[in-house]
Amino acid sequence: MARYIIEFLVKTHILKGVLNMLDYAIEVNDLRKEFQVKKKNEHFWKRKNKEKEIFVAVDNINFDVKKGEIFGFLGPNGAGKTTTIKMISTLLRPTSGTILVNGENVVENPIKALTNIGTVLAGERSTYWKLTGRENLEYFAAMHGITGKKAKEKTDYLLKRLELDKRADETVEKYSTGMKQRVALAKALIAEPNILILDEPTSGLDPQSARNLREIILEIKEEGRTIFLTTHYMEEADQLSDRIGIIDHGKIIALDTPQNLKNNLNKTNIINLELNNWTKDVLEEIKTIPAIENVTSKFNENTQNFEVKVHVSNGSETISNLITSTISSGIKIINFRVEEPTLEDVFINLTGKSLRE
Ligand SMILES: Nc1ncnc2c1ncn2[C@@H]1O[C@H](COP(=O)(O)OP(=O)(O)OP(=O)(O)O)[C@@H](O)[C@H]1O
Repeated sequence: MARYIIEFLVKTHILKGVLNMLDYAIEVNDLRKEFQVKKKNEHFWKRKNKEKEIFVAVDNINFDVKKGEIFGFLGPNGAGKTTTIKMISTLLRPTSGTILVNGENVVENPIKALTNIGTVLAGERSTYWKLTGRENLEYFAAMHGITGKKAKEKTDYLLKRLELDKRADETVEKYSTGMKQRVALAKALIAEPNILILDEPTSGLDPQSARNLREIILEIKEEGRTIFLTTHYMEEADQLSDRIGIIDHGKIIALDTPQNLKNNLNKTNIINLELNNWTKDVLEEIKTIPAIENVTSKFNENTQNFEVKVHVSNGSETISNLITSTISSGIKIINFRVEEPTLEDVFINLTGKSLRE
């Protein structure tokens, strides 16, 4: 009998669904978000008043977030990170596709799905600035049905934990950006969600506050919570994430552990040149050298030199061609080094551009 039941569950994919539920905190299948935007004509005066076109912000993406992991969602401005987060946290309705949170479909059962999630959106004024940090937490505790002694205990614990206790009775408007970010995090944690969604949590913070917040994020993971984190800081994604999905123009272009993403670039040498000059002609010439994959450059205001990064796929012969070509163009090489690939290099290799271009 038991055998028949198991066969039935396997055949109907029910078992697979149940097993996925045990493994995955978030499952995103074929997720798409289209926005209607004003039509971009070459000449705006030719545009008829109500002409609209479809802009695809999230283009049929698929990924799973495992329970207990930090999943970094990395991409440049406008790549589709916030749109994805808003769909996962039920703030935006997908155009198509499905999102399951702990096995619950967020469109069909938003309330059930939301009991598992705490969200902190980027730059969001999610707390009341005229209330104190303590009052904010007590208020949001009450919203989740947590009152009395339990609310006080939780509030005290989170204020201390997020180093807000010394200024807990001051209004939030007087807090620094880092403190405001920590109150928003405390608010998201008050109902003890098992999934925390953080949109650009360290954006706008000074390096010390950003470091402190990253440590807190790692502690929250240690408690067994799942964290879905968007960022456009490569080092942050590298340092915090168990796995990283890289999104560009609404599409996932890579998904793996940070180490595997970098290892996949192993055959590529990353050459850093510091040059006293850099011209478009030299760039074009260098690009014609076989096995040169990508060239990016920036001007360093401090040194008044150009920093040129070249991805080379087959080592020494190409490197000597690169040096010869540069020198014969009358450019002086001030510094030369070969680097280990970083996530930034992974991104350049995949897209041909640097993340902040
Ligand atoms: N309501 C909307 N209507 C039209 N276009 C939108 C809307 N919301 C977002 N977009 C567009 O969708 C694209 C993705 O936006 P999204 O905010 O998801 O990017 P992001 O990766 O979070 O970028 P950032 O790091 O700058 O926050 C952008 O081009 C954005 O302009």
